[in-house]
Amino acid sequence: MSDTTDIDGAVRAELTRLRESIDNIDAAVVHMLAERFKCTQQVGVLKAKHQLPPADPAREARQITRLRELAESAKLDPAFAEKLLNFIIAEVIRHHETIADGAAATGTGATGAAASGTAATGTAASGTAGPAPADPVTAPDAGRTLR
Ligand SMILES: C=C(O[C@@H]1C=C(C(=O)O)C=C[C@H]1O)C(=O)O
Repeated sequence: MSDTTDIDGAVRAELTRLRESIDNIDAAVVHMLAERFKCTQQVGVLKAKHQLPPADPAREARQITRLRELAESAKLDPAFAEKLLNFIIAEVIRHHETIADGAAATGTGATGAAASGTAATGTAASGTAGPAPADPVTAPDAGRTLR
């Protein structure tokens, strides 16, 4: 009997083990992002109520400096960490603009689903909550994308 079958089986088992961990990590990332968007959605409501601008570049600069340092110490490419944060922040700012537009249109400040802080992931109609994701190529803020 050749060893090939055994080796293939061992490789397959190792691949499966690693992929199970990857799947767990991906699930954790999704849950963490969902929690982050719940918070940022509430920030958007607060900003709309008090006529504060959707974006805060000074805050972003501090976050990027901090995240780059964390990435370095974790042996993650800091440039990748920065690109990822910029990508997420661009989406948050789009949400904030949508909330502010809604508040301006009604003249009542942020209300309804947006005010509940639960709409970060889609609309009632789409079942996916929140504004559709920006096209990373054509969006005006494409400089914030992963490219
Ligand atoms: C969430 C905020 O709004 C924007 C989004 C940020 C983020 O996603 O971390 C950071 C700064 C702002 O441009 C904020 O001002 O704190």
